[in-house]
Amino acid sequence: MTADLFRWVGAGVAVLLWLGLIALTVWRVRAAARRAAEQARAFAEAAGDEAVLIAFASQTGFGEELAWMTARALGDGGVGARILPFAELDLETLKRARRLLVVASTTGEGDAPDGAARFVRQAMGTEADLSHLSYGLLALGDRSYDAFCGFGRAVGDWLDRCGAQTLFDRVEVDNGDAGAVRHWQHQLNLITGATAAPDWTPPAYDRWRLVKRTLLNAGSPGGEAWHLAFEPIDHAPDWAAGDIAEVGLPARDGEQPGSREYSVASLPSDGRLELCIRLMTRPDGTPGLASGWLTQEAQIGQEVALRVRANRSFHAPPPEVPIILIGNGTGIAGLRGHLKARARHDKTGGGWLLFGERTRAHDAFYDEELRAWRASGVLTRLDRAFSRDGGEHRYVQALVAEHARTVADWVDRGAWIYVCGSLEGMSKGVHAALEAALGEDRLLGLTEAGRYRRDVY
Ligand SMILES: Cc1cc2nc3c(=O)[nH]c(=O)nc-3n(C[C@H](O)[C@H](O)[C@H](O)COP(=O)(O)O)c2cc1C
Repeated sequence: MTADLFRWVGAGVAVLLWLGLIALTVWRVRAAARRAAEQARAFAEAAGDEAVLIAFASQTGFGEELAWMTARALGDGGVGARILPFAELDLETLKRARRLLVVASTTGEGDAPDGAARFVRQAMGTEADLSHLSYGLLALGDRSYDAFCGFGRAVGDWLDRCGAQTLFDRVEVDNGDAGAVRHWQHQLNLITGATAAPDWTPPAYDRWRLVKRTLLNAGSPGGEAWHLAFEPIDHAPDWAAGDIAEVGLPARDGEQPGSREYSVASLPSDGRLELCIRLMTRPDGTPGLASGWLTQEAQIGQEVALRVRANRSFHAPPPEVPIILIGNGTGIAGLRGHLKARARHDKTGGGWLLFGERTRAHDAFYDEELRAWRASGVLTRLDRAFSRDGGEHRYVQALVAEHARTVADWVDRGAWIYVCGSLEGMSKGVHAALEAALGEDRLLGLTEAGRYRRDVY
């Protein structure tokens, strides 16, 4: 009897502690949202109804950065601006606005960024009367994809169908093209009456030094995967797990080949910025421009131009939230940053890594580290699928399918899901497996609530 009583009291205390933890988490997330809203309101100061509404949909942070630069350019030119992510945009807000600037990136195969999922479903499924609204559109994309600027164009077409007027022709940016971005700045100048535009591009790179490079998968049947480490030269960088590094490539034959983006695999407290890069080969067998230079040509000790871009849509939840990390190949980079961040807390809500690669013998990237995290409890679960270890080819999505019930349990307990790695080979399969495990509506609900986040390429 007494033992029973103790058990009941113990269970009661555990439940109360758990509820307290959830309340604290919700409070923290709301506090962060409040801070962002306050920052946004600062831009709308004294703007009144004439404020230009800037709405952005960004998957990996470039569009978000341009949206904030747009807000600053308008503010500097004396025009009030209010900035909103698509996740917080609705028809009522559009009906009240008179001037709208949209910055819309495309992801997947012509798809909307995850944060815009609710707007697409709720608003773009209807045809509202927006004939009072004038808008300008900056669509970000990449011509190497079939549906170039697919989402930006869909937003523009929808606004046209709703009767909105265009302030100027759509500006479409191919792979960060500086000329198109300058054209957008020029259009902003016409709104503010300013004559000069500060140079937004090319990005101001910081100076880093390549200090270490190790092959992660010697003997693998797959392409070489390299771990690279860089130290800052004359600056004290700051970034968060989930952020992206833009590496400026050296000029070749007088041509500037631009930059390449990689998920950052370390934290500022490591003192180094670490990347995990696959050596790509072109159809003729020669090494890819950026990956070839970084993994083969650049010398240890050499200076490299690099800057870190905030990728808010892949930032971590508070540590007490359980986290499911899913990825393949060099996608381990973006997930490793999150695990390192969690390892800095005494207590977390638990973490589960599902990872896929080719062979256990050669491709168990960061194996020692992962095992140590599993032993210390940073990882509560670790499941890996190796597709070339004989038998049927099993990829990471098969792990999701196999553990569908447990995935659903974790989500019931409040887990957030993070996916990092290849779009084609992995994220579509993982998405389908998650849909099967949780149901289409539930997964959409998680996307809209920011609990399903992707950094895929
Ligand atoms: C996984 C992935 C899928 C993409 N799909 C498309 C696409 O279908 N059409 C397109 O024009 N651009 C596509 N892009 C290019 C992005 O739109 C472009 O890089 C953009 O600058 C990203 O902006 P963001 O950082 O605001 O998300 C894709 C990029 C990634 C990483």
